Amino acid sequence: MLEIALTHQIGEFRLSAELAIGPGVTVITGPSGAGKTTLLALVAGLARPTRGRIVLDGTVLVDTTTRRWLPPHRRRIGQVFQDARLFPHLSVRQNLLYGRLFAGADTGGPAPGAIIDLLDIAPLLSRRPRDLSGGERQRVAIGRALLSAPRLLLLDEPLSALDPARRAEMLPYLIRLRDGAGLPMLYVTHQADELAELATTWLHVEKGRVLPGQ
Ligand SMILES: Nc1ncnc2c1ncn2[C@@H]1O[C@H](COP(=O)(O)OP(=O)(O)OP(=O)(O)O)[C@@H](O)[C@H]1O
Repeated sequence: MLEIALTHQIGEFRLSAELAIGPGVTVITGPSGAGKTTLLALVAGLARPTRGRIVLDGTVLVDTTTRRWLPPHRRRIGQVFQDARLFPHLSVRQNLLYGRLFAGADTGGPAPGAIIDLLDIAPLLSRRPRDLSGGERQRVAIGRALLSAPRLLLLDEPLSALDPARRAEMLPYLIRLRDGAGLPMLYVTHQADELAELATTWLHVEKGRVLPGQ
């Protein structure tokens, strides 16, 4: 469970959020500039809220009242962006193993073999990112995030660089992730109509306000 109660001011823009997010895939929609990426940045710890708190499964990530602050690398939150942001000089295998460095010492993280099977990336392991298609790159980026043993996965328009046919090909992997790994996900998109099968819950961000969606 992710509990968020905060306000965040950036110049003229103000984001206000008061919500609790449960398991499954929470799809976040809203117009450009509404505050979707800002909301994910606050959860990831890439920004500190002006006021408020965020709690993940009972762990306080930030609380401005008590001045509690957990830095991003200790939050166990995986992130996948529009561009895969793989290390170009590393092979797929090395990119995946990099994710493991962030798995907590207590868990050791998931077995790489299981993630590689889940995402169908075994044939790609010795390739460099430049030799992958856009969809393959995103699958590797998701694999790298999963190997860090996250408690929550943030996806910010992860498929928007792909054409509609490639996006449709990626959906079964995300559904497997939702059902198999049982990992809660926050998924920001401009292509909401394509995600009906994936979404568990909808949120809509409008001018800095986070509201129930669809
Ligand atoms: N560093 C910053 N300085 C000033 N304003 C900022 C900064 N970062 C974000 N903003 C503003 O905050 C608002 C929310 O931006 P955000 O990126 O969260 O929107 P978004 O909903 O993710 O948009 P998009 O769908 O276009 O990605 C925008 O008005 C943006 O201009």
